[in-house]
Amino acid sequence: MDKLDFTYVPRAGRVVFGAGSLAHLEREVLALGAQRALILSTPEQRGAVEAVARILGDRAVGIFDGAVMHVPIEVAREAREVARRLKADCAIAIGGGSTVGLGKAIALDSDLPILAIPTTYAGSEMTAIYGITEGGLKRTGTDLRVLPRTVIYDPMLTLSLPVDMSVTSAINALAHAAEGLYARDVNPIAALMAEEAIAAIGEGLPGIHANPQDVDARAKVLYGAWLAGSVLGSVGMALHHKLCHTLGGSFNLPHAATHTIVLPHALAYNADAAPQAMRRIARALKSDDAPRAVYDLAGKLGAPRSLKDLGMTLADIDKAAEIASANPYWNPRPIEREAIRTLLQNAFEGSPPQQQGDKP
Ligand SMILES: NC(=O)C1=CN([C@@H]2O[C@H](COP(=O)(O)OP(=O)(O)OC[C@H]3O[C@@H](n4cnc5c(N)ncnc54)[C@H](O)[C@@H]3O)[C@@H](O)[C@H]2O)C=CC1
Ligand SMILES: O=C(O)/C=C\C(=O)CC(=O)O
Repeated sequence: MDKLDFTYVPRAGRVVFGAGSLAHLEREVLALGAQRALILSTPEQRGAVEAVARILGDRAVGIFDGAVMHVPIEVAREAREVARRLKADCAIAIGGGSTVGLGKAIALDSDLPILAIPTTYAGSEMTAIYGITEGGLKRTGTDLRVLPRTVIYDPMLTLSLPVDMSVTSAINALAHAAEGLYARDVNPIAALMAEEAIAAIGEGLPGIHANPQDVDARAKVLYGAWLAGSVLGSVGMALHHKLCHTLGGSFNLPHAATHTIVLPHALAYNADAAPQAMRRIARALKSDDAPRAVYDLAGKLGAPRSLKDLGMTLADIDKAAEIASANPYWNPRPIEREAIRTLLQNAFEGSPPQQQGDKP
């Protein structure tokens, strides 16, 4: 065990977990002291969300279905205005990280309590981190006002998430846990949750891949996503998240798929500097090589492996290396511009992760 020397700040809302737990929605809205809920969704999930609105009857005062990836400020402003006009006293975000992110943008401006009902594995519902995009730039920040007060995790709502998105979304969650293990401010509770998260995701994902309607496998991965989101919410992000934010924000690459491709390479970059974290990641994935275990898990489940398959061009690599090295997040290994370029080149090609001592 590492030297015990840490600060631990619990940051959590109320969590209701279980297949069928959506049935408790009205009880949970009332527990917030709310009577007028505005429901948020993406346009694609409007149909599913209307069914949820019916559970609440008159307590659902409207549906705003404009959530899109990375929370454009114009959409946030429109949703805030709808919430004000309808005199909403809570917002219910049903969907993935984009919808939860829209809820956070409303809460940031209004203190409206958020009840989140995640339908992907992104984990945003457990963090006080928000992101808003303005003039082509994504600004992220942390504010406790945006942390959802209540989260209902119902695995039944994830059955419709296509397998390819389920795989990449769960590896987005796995990335929160993996980087949490070597965060500067990691603590024993976060580390326990991180290792358990990685194990649950590693065990559950093959079941979803084999049968997307397997409720037990869905529940296991959602449980892992809850823990992983809690880790992201309680410790700092490092190189991997910085690279993904650069690639998503400046090159418009899809969020979860980018996480899936970059993670093995970011772990390999940090392997020598964070041996204890690597041992825990490997142990959770029943392997002896953490970067390789993540690379193989993604490959076995048919996930994309190369950034060029997501539309990145060779010419983008230098620019991405430049941006990612300019204002780095804290990282266990110092950020070396040439080594970051090599990491990105490997992720671009989809080659296996290369550790410091490996021959190219
Ligand atoms: N602030 C934070 O702590 C975090 C924020 N994020 C943010 O979340 C966003 C990405 O969120 P994701 O969940 O990856 O994707 P998403 O929320 O954009 O959803 C992707 C697509 O899947 C659809 N979808 C969601 N659940 C579905 C289901 N069960 N069945 C069928 N379709 C479904 C959505 O309608 C959407 O069209 C990014 O903007 C990212 O930055 C992600 C993780 C943590
Ligand atoms: O953009 C945000 O909302 C902030 C954090 C994340 O997206 C976390 C992640 O990279 O999955």
